[in-house]
Amino acid sequence: MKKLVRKIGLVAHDGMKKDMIEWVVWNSKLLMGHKFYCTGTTGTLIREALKEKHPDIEWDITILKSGPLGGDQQMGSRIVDGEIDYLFFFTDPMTLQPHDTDVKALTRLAGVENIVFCCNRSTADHIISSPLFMDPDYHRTRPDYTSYAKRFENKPLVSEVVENVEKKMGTRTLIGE
Ligand SMILES: O=C(CO)COP(=O)(O)O
Repeated sequence: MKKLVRKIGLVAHDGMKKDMIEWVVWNSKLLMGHKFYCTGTTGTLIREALKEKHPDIEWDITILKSGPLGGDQQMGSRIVDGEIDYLFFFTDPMTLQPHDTDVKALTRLAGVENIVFCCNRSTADHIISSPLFMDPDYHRTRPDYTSYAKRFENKPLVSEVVENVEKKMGTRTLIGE
């Protein structure tokens, strides 16, 4: 039988890192064998905790840059490249983040790609204990944005603009003439 490997993003704001480590250690048996992408500090702490809990297990963890230093954006880029199917992002609801725009961008892209994602621990508990998490036949639906990407095809926008520019240039007196 084919081994089920889920591609999972793990991120936690500083105020939630303890929660994230606890959650990962608590669920470490369920998480075994899957592939992980983490922002820098979260990932380093998780790797350390998993090594301590299961010294003989090799974990597949890709550690990106720290969130505020571009890690959230790297995670978003992995999502749109189809490399991440689940995102467990423990956000701190009580602390303003200097990289708030990056956080928003990351959660938005999770929605764009219809990945399974949550921003708090109790939802993470429900996702990880869902039968679908372990069901090899469950794959999220990937939205088809082809028509959006092609929305300017077969429209005369470019030729109209070029023609207009040419007309305007034809009537303009150039400096020095
Ligand atoms: O800030 C973060 C997510 O927005 C997390 O980044 P770190 O894991 O590097 O602390």
